[in-house]
Amino acid sequence: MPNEQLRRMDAFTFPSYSIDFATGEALFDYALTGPDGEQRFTEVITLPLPAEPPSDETVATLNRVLELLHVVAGVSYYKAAAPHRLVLPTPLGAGAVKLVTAVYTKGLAEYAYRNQLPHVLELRPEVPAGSPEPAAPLDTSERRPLSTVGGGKDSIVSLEALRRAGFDPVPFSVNPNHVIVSVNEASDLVPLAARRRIDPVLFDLNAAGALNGHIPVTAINSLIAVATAVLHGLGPVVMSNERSASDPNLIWNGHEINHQWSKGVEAEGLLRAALAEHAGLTEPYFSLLRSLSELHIARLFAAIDRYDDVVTSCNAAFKLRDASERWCRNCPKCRFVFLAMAPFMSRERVTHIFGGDLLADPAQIPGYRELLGVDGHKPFECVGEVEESVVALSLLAEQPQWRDAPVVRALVDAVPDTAWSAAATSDVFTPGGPNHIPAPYAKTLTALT
Ligand SMILES: CC(=O)N[C@H]1[C@@H](OP(=O)(O)OP(=O)(O)OC[C@H]2O[C@@H](n3ccc(=O)[nH]c3=O)[C@H](O)[C@@H]2O)O[C@H](CO)[C@@H](O)[C@@H]1O[C@H](C)C(=O)N[C@@H](C)C(=O)N[C@@H](CCC(=O)O)C(=O)O
Ligand SMILES: Nc1ncnc2c1ncn2[C@@H]1O[C@H](COP(=O)(O)OP(=O)(O)OP(=O)(O)O)[C@@H](O)[C@H]1O
Repeated sequence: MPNEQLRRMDAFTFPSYSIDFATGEALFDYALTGPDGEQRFTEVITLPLPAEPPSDETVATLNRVLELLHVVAGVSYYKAAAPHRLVLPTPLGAGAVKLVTAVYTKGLAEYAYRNQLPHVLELRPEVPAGSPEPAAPLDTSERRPLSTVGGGKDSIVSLEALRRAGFDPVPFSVNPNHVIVSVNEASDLVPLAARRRIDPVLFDLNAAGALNGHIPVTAINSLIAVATAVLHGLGPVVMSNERSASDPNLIWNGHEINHQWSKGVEAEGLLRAALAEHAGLTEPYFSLLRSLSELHIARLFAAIDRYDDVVTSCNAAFKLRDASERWCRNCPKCRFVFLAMAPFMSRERVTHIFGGDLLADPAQIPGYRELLGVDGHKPFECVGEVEESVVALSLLAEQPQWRDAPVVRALVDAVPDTAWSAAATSDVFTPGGPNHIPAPYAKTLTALT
């Protein structure tokens, strides 16, 4: 479909969804509609099947989770045209409507900012009249947790903490790539995996110049994880989203623009409330690392060495096409994670993990200046706060193995006095902020220390 026609699309709709319990394959249909006709899409999500066929009770709860997933996963296709109307398929309760509204506005905020589409931030879904049937309550809170694995340090910290605290976690990923497969192998735990196939028509439209940009992928992966937990009779989905994921990158037109919005605590609360209301689930989903800074998580990771040959946090390794083998060593996330791990490891160990020493390479200085708040704003990537970077630098400046590294020397000179003073009184190692960790899991992280 030519781009001019896409730009005239005025509504996004959700024609249908279905699931086949013989294969685990769920089909989610979407349509962009306008005066020139419609553009249809189908996303295919394949859930792993349990050994026994699901009970009627399980199927009923699963369908409720899939109804939410159907609506949330539509963001990928909505963004190809950004029409002014978002027309939901069925009546939803207030909690579910809040979640959907936030996913399409706050979750697409970076996309709206980069494409200069302010109306996206004001989008309000059209909800069919009526109320959904109340969901049958289902309390799975005491069953084995499903712990998501993204291949990076954060999910490894959670997985190991859960295991050492005796929770017997099941690792779970969507479209596990070679990094995730290797992390799961290193864990010696038996994982579950779901498949997600974005409609290839979207890639054709992207290649032809359709609107494109960042989407709240964690909201989608989270609902796929909850659907899998329900289908397998498992307990809470445990995420590894940190405190700083809730902090915006910048403010635009009075709106917070946060690359990591769907990893933040607001999204976590909205998802929990929608799942309780629409699917009847008690304690379906929480982040175990919510109270911790990235630097604190890096310190916990340093105490675990069984994943050193496989751990990879670099997003370039997760591209659908042309993925890097492991760390690309030239992006904000590689720079930040190296800086965060270095104070807590030998120089040999961190260089081994990354396949190179970023603090020995002066070409990294401009990128590090951004992370330290000396230039520009916080990069649109999953990186910690400026304060965390300054604290990490201050720790490195005191260590004989690091203080003469060229990048450390240049950065120590570049950071202003005000930043050093803030770092000196920083609370980056004090857990804090709101979290949704259920009481039985409250002491889990102490198993690592
Ligand atoms: C790996 C990555 O960073 N991808 C972002 C990148 O996409 P790119 O075109 O370079 O490559 P692909 O990921 O292979 O995607 C191809 C196109 O497919 C569309 N698409 C992809 C996934 C999806 O769920 N929906 C989609 O519509 C999209 O049109 C792609 O062009 O740039 C894109 C545009 O800015 C980003 O949307 C891609 O981000 C992925 C969705 C992704 O998985 N990113 C995570 C690594 C990520 O950024 N995670 C954040 C958490 C954000 C959150 O709130 O959940 C983080 O860790 O901070
Ligand atoms: N493919 C995936 N399938 C399921 N969950 C995922 C996937 N990728 C990431 N996640 C989960 O999403 C959350 C955010 O991912 P993120 O990439 O920040 O974490 P990570 O890979 O554990 O660590 P790091 O921040 O070091 O990359 C984590 O809970 C992670 O487990």
